[in-house]
Amino acid sequence: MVAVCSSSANGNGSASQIREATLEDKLALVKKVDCFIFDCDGVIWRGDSVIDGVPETLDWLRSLGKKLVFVTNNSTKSRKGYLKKFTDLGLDVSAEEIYSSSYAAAAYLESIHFPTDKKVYIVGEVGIQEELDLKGIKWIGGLQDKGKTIELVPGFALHQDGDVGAVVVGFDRHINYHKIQYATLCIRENPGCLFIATNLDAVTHLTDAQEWAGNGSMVGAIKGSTQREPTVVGKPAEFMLANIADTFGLRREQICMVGDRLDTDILFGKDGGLTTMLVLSGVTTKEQLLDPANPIHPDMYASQLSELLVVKQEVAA
Ligand SMILES: O=C(CO)[C@H](O)[C@H](O)COP(=O)(O)O
Repeated sequence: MVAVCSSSANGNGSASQIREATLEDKLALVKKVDCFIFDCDGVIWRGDSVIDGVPETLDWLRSLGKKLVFVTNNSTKSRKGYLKKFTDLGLDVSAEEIYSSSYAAAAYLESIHFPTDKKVYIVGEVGIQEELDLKGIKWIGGLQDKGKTIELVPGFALHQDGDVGAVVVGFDRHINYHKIQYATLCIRENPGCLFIATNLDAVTHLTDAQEWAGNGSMVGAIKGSTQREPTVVGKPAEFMLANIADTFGLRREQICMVGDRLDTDILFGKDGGLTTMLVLSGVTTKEQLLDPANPIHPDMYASQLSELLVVKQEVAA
């Protein structure tokens, strides 16, 4: 089942306006849209398993000449790391089609002409390290500070590098008190030091048994100690969308954002003026979507991406 929401473009309509789509709605979507931006976790895969029908749907959309872009807020891998994941999962995707929040952090620093004599302190994993390396941006921290402990003996102080001009905080499965203190010192004491978050996701599916604390918890730790708000570069921030639209020469009305998360994927699309489709194969349940308290309404929703294949079957019949 696919449903279409008749709410206003900014998604503020009431939940009662969400209705099931007609076949015409689905045909119109595929006809109108030249580019599909797909969120990854919950749309393309769950953990390390491809979601049912995804390869066939991607192949069919490609055969129609649609541009496909894959966007993830998960910064633990670089685009190269994701390319390997796509390939290992048997999905034919090229490096240029992948946008990760690790890349967004590096692209953002490049866009503001981050000084070459400054360095970045990373709270995060190898994805951010690799993307900064590709842009020639110096960094410290990251996996280098994995396992570091602090001994709070009298007189002990941690000293930060005065050349750190930005702290980038991404999802970090090895976060520790050393990293939190180091990042805090850089932001509080290095004049002009930037505070950049790859994303603010509250929770994420690291196992299929429960939801796990997301990067919002890592960013929250640094926000708490610095009393500063970060610049967010991943979804729902506009930065990645502008980059994608520019790179591929696309107008926003030609693009459909497909995601499983209301406050990142769908908000990203709504704020950016894209058509939006929520799939229920990830973190959002139908009850959450239809809850009258939910203010973020996609233009349509489907149980999973492969529901679009009904259009292919209809055209072939
Ligand atoms: O990094 C995360 C943890 O905070 C994200 O929640 C998560 O992995 C999001 O991925 P996607 O954008 O592909 O759904």
